[in-house]
Amino acid sequence: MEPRPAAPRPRLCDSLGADQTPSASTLNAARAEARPAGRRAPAVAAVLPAGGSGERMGVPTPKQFCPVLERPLISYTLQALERVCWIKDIVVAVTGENMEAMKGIIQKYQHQRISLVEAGVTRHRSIFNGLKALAEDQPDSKLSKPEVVIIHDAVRPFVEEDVLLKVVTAAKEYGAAGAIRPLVSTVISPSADGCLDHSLERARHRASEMPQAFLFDVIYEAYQQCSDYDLEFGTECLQLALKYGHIKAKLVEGSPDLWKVTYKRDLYAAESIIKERISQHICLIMDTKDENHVGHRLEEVLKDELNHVKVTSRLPCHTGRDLDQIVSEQCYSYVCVNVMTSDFEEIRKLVNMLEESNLSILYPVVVISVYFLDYKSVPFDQKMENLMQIREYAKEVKKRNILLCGLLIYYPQVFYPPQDPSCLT
Ligand SMILES: Nc1ccn([C@@H]2O[C@H](COP(=O)(O)OP(=O)(O)OP(=O)(O)O)[C@@H](O)[C@H]2O)c(=O)n1
Ligand SMILES: O=C(CO)[C@H](O)[C@H](O)COP(=O)(O)O
Repeated sequence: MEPRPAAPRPRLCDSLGADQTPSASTLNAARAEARPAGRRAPAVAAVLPAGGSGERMGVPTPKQFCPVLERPLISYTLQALERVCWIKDIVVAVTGENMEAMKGIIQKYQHQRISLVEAGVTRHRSIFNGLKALAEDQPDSKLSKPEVVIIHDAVRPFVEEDVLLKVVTAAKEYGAAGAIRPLVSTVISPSADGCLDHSLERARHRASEMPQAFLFDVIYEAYQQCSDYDLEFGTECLQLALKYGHIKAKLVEGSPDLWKVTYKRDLYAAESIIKERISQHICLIMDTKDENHVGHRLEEVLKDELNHVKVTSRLPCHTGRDLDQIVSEQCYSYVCVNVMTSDFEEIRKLVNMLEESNLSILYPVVVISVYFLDYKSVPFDQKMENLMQIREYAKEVKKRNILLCGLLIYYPQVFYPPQDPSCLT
């Protein structure tokens, strides 16, 4: 069992400040090769502050460790970053008391390229500790200084590669960049007596979100120069780059899903988004190219009936080659149409590949194997006997969180193709 994250101590009682050296423990030495972002590929690392107490969430467990579909929230954010192969190191700032819990999460969900540092008593101090671990002046650090550093909150799980690429590319050009969103509510400034002093024109202002990216030297020097007041009360890294590095950050429009999980209701929203994403991609693996075959009607039916669902078709021989891509797209639903064969070797191959991909560690993967058998050419008893084995196999793979279901469509070829394709659903 993974150690339970400890309820936080009061923020200001936390013992580690910005002036203390964080110790980086590299949990996985495997580093991805940096891939070009823009014309020349900068070395990119990420710092994730994850040392907060989540007071606004109002639950004892810090929100980054709260389960969403039985998996800690931070694990989704790590997965979103590690999917981006050009981010070579991910430094996570965690409080000492949650260090073991964090290591347990990294092991359980097989996160890669993660180093842990001690968090500070404020978000800025946690980020500073992460940057120190990446700076070259750390004698015992296994990390190397990146050209560009991404800063991203551990509690913003839905960050996509495109926005990361945009902020990194802009940071390389401008020195700093950050994601923004239109304001939902108008920002007003109250006076000391609790009355309206003035309000801001909503259309002229933006909400600053994450991710943000910086030339490493710009943000590291800003943190080195900034005051205790900044470290204690500041909430905006872009402001530090402006105040201490005279860098005007480029602002990049982000997606609505970049919001920060803050209140309890946000956990429910996160859960719904994850469920929606999982259910919206079906991979159809078809062992025939015959466009007239009823199997292809199934593809048409799926595409027509589920028009919000992405349906990807593959031939089995392409499955291996394309699986990495399908897996990286988080496809959890597979329909395999078997016309040419009634054995389930192809299904075994697919299940093996899914197991190796570790996709099913996170949620159940559903595989529906559909067999079309022409009763004239195939002796029923013999084929049923073969196919009954799928039951035993399904029991076996269920233990590994793969839900396999066999569907036999035994049809007389004379009626083929069926007039009403809905009989397939
Ligand atoms: N001392 C701190 C405080 C915050 N954070 C991190 O900064 C991110 C954004 O901060 P926020 O949403 O304010 O988190 P909390 O401080 O945990 O929340 P709250 O303000 O409700 O207590 C979170 O990933 C949080 O874990 C951090 O690393 N170290
Ligand atoms: O949205 C942000 C942009 O900088 C930060 O995540 C936010 O300001 C953090 O502040 P706090 O820790 O006070 O919630």
